[in-house]
Amino acid sequence: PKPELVLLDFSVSPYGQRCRIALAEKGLDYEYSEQNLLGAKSDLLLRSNPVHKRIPVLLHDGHPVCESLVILAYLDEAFPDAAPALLPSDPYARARARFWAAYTDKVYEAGTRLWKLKGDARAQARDEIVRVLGNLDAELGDKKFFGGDVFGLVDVALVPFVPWLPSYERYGELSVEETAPRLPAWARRCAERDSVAKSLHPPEKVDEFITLLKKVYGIE
Ligand SMILES: N[C@@H](CCC(=O)N[C@@H](CSO)C(=O)NCC(=O)O)C(=O)O
Repeated sequence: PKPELVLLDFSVSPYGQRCRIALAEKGLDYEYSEQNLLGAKSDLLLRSNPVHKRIPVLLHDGHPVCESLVILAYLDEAFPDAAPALLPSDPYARARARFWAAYTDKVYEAGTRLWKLKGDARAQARDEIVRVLGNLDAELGDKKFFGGDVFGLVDVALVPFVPWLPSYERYGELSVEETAPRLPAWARRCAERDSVAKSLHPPEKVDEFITLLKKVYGIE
């Protein structure tokens, strides 16, 4: 029979890894479908996400759900019996989790500008990623996870960007240890979870991918 869940994804994508971590945490079976993003995109991807033409896309009984953070919230709602819930039950706590989960995108957006741009533009990207990491470090504080004692939405949203940080440190001449001293221990706690350990790629592989992208974009 056709699988109930299909994930259109791209192995090294941190956004796709968010979905893989959530599906693994919830013990949900799904068909993984690696997409070609560097060449011609599949009809299935173009049909499933005609607006952004991007992965990840979750197909639930053929119905496409687009945008990684939307997929994470959808999994909570569509599979309420598949514990653990990523979002807390209290409305105000949910609102704060959504705020910080959306904020984590800035790590990748500013980090990408670090290796894509030069000179003053790179310096501005460095200032932004230092500010963003500092804000995330402050939000985490002395908690075990962003949600407190439980591994939740913000943790799932942020942890896929961890293997990209060593590259950002090099391109941005910055130190995560100095900028966000509590994030390394948090990242290690996350990496103890099988869902995270099996979804993330090592920093070396991420750095090789950045080098490949620079070639694709013609950036020396
Ligand atoms: N806000 C979205 C970002 C997805 C994305 O950038 N997907 C990339 C691969 S990962 O960098 C992608 O599909 N790029 C293909 C393209 O832009 O052509 C989300 O959270 O799902």
